[in-house]
This record gives sequence, C-alpha cells and structure tokens, in this order.
Amino acid sequence: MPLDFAAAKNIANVLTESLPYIQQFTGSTIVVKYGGNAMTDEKLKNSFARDIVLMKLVGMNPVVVHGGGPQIGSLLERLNIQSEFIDGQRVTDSQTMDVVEMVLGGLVNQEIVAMLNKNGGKAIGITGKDGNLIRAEKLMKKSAQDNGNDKMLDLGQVGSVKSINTEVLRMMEHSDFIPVIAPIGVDETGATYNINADTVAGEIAKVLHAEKLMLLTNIEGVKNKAGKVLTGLSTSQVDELIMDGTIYGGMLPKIRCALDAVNHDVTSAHIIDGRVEHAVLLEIFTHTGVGTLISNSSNVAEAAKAAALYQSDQQ
Ligand SMILES: Nc1ncnc2c1ncn2[C@@H]1O[C@H](COP(=O)(O)OP(=O)(O)O)[C@@H](O)[C@H]1O
Ligand SMILES: CC(=O)N[C@@H](CCC(=O)OP(=O)(O)O)C(=O)O
Repeated sequence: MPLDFAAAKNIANVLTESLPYIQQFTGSTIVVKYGGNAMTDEKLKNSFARDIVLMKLVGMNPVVVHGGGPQIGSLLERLNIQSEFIDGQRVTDSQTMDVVEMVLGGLVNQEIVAMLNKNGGKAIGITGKDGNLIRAEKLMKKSAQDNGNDKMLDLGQVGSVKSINTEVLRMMEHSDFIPVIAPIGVDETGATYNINADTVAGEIAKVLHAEKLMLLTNIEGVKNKAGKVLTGLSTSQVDELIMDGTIYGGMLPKIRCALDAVNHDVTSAHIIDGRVEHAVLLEIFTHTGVGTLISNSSNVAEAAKAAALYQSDQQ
C-alpha cells in the first residue's frame, strides 16, 4: 500500500507537538481519578489503559485512583439493599460496607489492573488497607442548622482521609509498576471506611506533590452560566463561580478537591471529559487539552495559561 503522505505528516505533527510535554513531565507524578463512562465503555476502557501505559513508558509516574459508585449501586440493587446519599456521600452501614469493599477492592480494582496489564503495563491493585496506605477516620457531616444549632449527621462507615502513608507509592515510583488504588481506608483499630474517590485522589496528589491531578468525569468540563466550557480557571475565578451558583451539585466536591490540591503544592488540576477517547493523553500532550485546567495563582506559568484560556472562553 503506498504511503499516505498527508496522514503520515499528521502523525509526525502530533508526535512533535507532544515532545516538549514529554520532556517537561518525565519523572513527574500524575494522579488520575478514573471513573464515569471511561470505566464502563469497552473502547474508552482500552484507550484509557493505553494512555496510562504510555505515560509510564515515557518516564512519567502515573498513579490511578478509581471510583465505582454505579457498580456498587447495581450490586446493592441486585442484593435488594437500599442506598441513600447525603451531599454526594453514600450512607454506609456494615452490610453496605461489605458490598463496597467487594466491588471497589475486588471486582473494579482487578478489572482495571487486568486492563492495564493486557495493554502492556505492570499494574498492581491495592486498597487503602494495603501497607496502611490510607488512614481514615469517621466522617461526621454538618447538616443545615436545626433551630440555630448545627446538627451532625452520621453517615455510618464513610471516612475522611486522616493521613496517607506514601512508602508503598514511593517504592512503585522507582519501578515499572503502576499503582491502582481503591478508595477504602482503615483506622487504628482496623475498622474499614468507604471514602469518596475524588477526595482520595486529591489527598494522594497532595502528599506526593504531584505535577497534575486529573479527574475524569462525564461532562466536557466546568461550564459558565451560558453553558460554555471554561478551559482555564484560577482559584479566585472558581470562588466567584461557586458564590454565584454557576458551580453546584456533583461538580462542587470535584472542584473543591481540585482547589485544595492546587493550594497544596500540586501544580495543576484538570477536570476532563472521560467520554473522549484518549482524554488523558490529549490533556497532557497537546497545547489545547480536553477539559478545565485549575491552577493556583501563585504558580505563575500555569496561572498565566489558565487566565489566557479563561479570557478566550469569555469571547
Ligand atoms: N458549572 C458546572 N459545569 C459543569 N458541570 C456542572 C457544573 N455545576 C454542576 N455541574 C454538574 O456536576 C456534574 C458532575 O458531577 P458528578 O456527576 O458527581 O461527577 P462524577 O460522577 O464523574 O463524579 C455534571 O454532570 C453537572 O450536572
Ligand atoms: C462515601 C462514598 O460515597 N463513596 C463512594 C466510593 C466510590 C466513588 O467515589 O465512586 P465514583 O467516583 O464513581 O462516584 C461510593 O460508595 O459510591
């Protein structure tokens, strides 16, 4: 078959565009929260796996943290166990905790490991219990005021992250292994906790001083009032969008964890559309990316990029 010069030139252009990013990010830690459609659609699953394996091959240090809310929901339904959410957190009694642990620590975690390995990676699945990776404590949630007093809601075995033991992750950083982490924590007594996956990804990115935190979701990115995707946001712009109600619901915990990360040594956080094939690679290796970049204004280079993107979005 004769060489298609136009197609070949296109491939060469893409490869050259990625070169400065490969040089910039070699040796960097990139924490990726994997969830949504990217985790259920067969084509997207493989494209995600190839992206992560390629990142490792070119010298980056990808750390995968996964969700699995819909998968937990469907097993609970099959078992006829009712499930309730308060502010995006699943109320978790001990029966529900067993299902959460089975689904996140077993089925979902091992499926991702197998998928990465099938695509040439060396993934290792762990939960927050392994090597005491995630020390958790019980999360008590404040509800709206009740007769002027704060009412505390008991969410059962839902946890917040108390500390992360980076030892096991640091070991993998200097090897071919790719960690795949299920968001389950443990306390000093050995009690198990169910933790929101975005929160775990953010906390891990913070302690590893990651270059990037990438949160895959099922929407194009953070949108403005008119429904247009905002490709770049600084922390002060995010505050404004929360105050005026443009960011609400499920996007709130995501943006809060992205903000917290960039305020604690993570260079940038990205909320990206996991429905796009190769979303992770496109975000890292191209000039434009495929979602919303959030950066701390004290990081001059990233903030300038975010501000420029925000300006062009407003036009
Ligand atoms: N400003 C905004 N831009 C984009 N999505 C928003 C915004 N504010 C609220 N949302 C909502 O947040 C949702 C994403 O959160 P969620 O569904 O909980 O994500 P995931 O399931 O990936 O964790 C979007 O589908 C959208 O309905
Ligand atoms: C406390 C809590 O709500 N935990 C989540 C953990 C999984 C998760 O976060 O999955 P997604 O990212 O797919 O939503 C849950 O039980 O669904």
